[in-house]
Amino acid sequence: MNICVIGTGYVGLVSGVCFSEIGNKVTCVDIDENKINNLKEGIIPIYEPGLEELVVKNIEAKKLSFSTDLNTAMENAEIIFIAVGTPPKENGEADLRFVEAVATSIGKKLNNYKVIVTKSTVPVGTGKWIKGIIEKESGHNNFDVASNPEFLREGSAIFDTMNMERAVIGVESEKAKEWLTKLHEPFKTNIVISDIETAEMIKYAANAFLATKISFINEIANICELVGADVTKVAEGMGLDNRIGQAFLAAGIGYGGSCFPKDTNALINIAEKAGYNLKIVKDVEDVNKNQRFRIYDKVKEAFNSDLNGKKLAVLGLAFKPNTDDMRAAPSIDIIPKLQEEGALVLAYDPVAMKNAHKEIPNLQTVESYIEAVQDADAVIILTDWEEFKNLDLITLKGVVKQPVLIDGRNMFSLDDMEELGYYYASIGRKTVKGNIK
Ligand SMILES: NC(=O)C1=CN([C@@H]2O[C@H](COP(=O)(O)OP(=O)(O)OC[C@H]3O[C@@H](n4cnc5c(N)ncnc54)[C@H](O)[C@@H]3O)[C@@H](O)[C@H]2O)C=CC1
Ligand SMILES: O=C(O)[C@H]1O[C@H](OP(=O)(O)OP(=O)(O)OC[C@H]2O[C@@H](n3ccc(=O)[nH]c3=O)[C@H](O)[C@@H]2O)[C@H](O)[C@@H](O)[C@@H]1O
Repeated sequence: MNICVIGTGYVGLVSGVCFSEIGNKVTCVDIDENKINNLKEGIIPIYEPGLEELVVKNIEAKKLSFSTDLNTAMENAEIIFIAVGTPPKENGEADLRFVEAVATSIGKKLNNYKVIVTKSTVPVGTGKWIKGIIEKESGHNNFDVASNPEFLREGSAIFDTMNMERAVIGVESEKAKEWLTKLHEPFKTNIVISDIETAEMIKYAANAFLATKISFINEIANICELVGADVTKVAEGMGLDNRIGQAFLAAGIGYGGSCFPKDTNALINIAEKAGYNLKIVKDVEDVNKNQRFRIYDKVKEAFNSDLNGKKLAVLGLAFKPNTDDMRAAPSIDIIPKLQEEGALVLAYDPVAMKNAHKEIPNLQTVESYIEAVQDADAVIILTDWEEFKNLDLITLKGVVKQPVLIDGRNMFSLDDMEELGYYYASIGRKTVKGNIK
């Protein structure tokens, strides 16, 4: 099929390249000229494992192209995907101005039947609203709108798309259902067909539920610390029950990223507008906001509240591993708090440092973890990168000033840390006291 994808962020780019990989002809459109020029050369604006190779392969196979010219890109397309950003407004509501601009542009040009699909995460009712805009601009209704929300995760976006567990297709016509089902057949996945409003709701409900699992286990972690239990074992014991499942029960410093914080707030706003008080999700957000500061409390506790002049090595800045995305990363809030206390923070992240400098004023970074930890009073882990999982703890102990490790991601075993003589504080587990001065 001929596909046009509008917006080349994570979602537009990954879904565009994956649609081309399964045999379609895809044009990805963006208003950012620089981005498009780079993409034409196979230069990828984000760090995402496997993406560059797949983009280059599909450009060479002439199945994938990039353009700033929506009119031409639309001309031969049967299906148009809208994949622009829907950032949060001040009150939590999703800002639909980019979606509105795209719908208006599509409407101005639309002259034959196409299916126009929203891939961006949008409030319930947006599909119908888009339909109204396009009808008004085009002066006809020879098109269908549909919803096909995206469930990929950053850092494993290609895998998640090529191996999707389900495709949700919200439609109001047989033709749109037929075309979108056909498009998804090569993914050999479960297909959930619904009306448009239901599809829009599925996306928010899924993200809010995953966020709930994280805040739930973080609250259990906080109780574990008070009563002397180990949250990693609690999560294992709970998660082996199929009805609960192991996934998303890793306690830590809470969720960040461009979606969970934004989408939970947007859902609260959708509920409010509908006259409903969404109590659970409000608390999920509240718990998450506080959870990141527990790491700050643990650093202070290690030094009897005196961080003045302490050299702290922060390992990991991105909101999760395998991405350079800094949106709503816990490090943005944690590092300035440590600096306010007079600590000298030296940070290292395998790929996110460039973006981190835009988000964290006065951030000092170094090019390797070993430079960061040299003579450090404490090492603080904020992102669970594989590189940190494989840290040689004996070498580390030899280069730091004192063996203090504060771990926001529960990466090491308490027994190992005890044996190596570290002071080791993590989340929802007992603190190994070691013998620091
Ligand atoms: N980032 C992620 O992992 C996921 C994001 N989503 C949702 O997908 C949507 C897109 O997210 P991202 O890809 O992260 O967004 P992004 O903000 O990184 O990228 C959006 C792109 O759209 C372009 N754009 C804006 N206005 C345009 C216009 N009028 N015409 C053409 N291009 C235009 C921008 O230049 C930018 O390149 C959001 O609604 C998000 O909630 C859903 C699942 C996963
Ligand atoms: O709508 C979206 O944008 C996407 O949001 C999330 O994907 P993403 O934000 O890329 O990353 P996740 O792997 O879900 O992690 C989100 C945050 O939760 C944290 N997390 C995750 C799992 C866990 O057990 N504990 C935990 O603290 C991570 O560290 C990270 O900060 C969802 O997992 C995707 O399905 C969805 O498509």
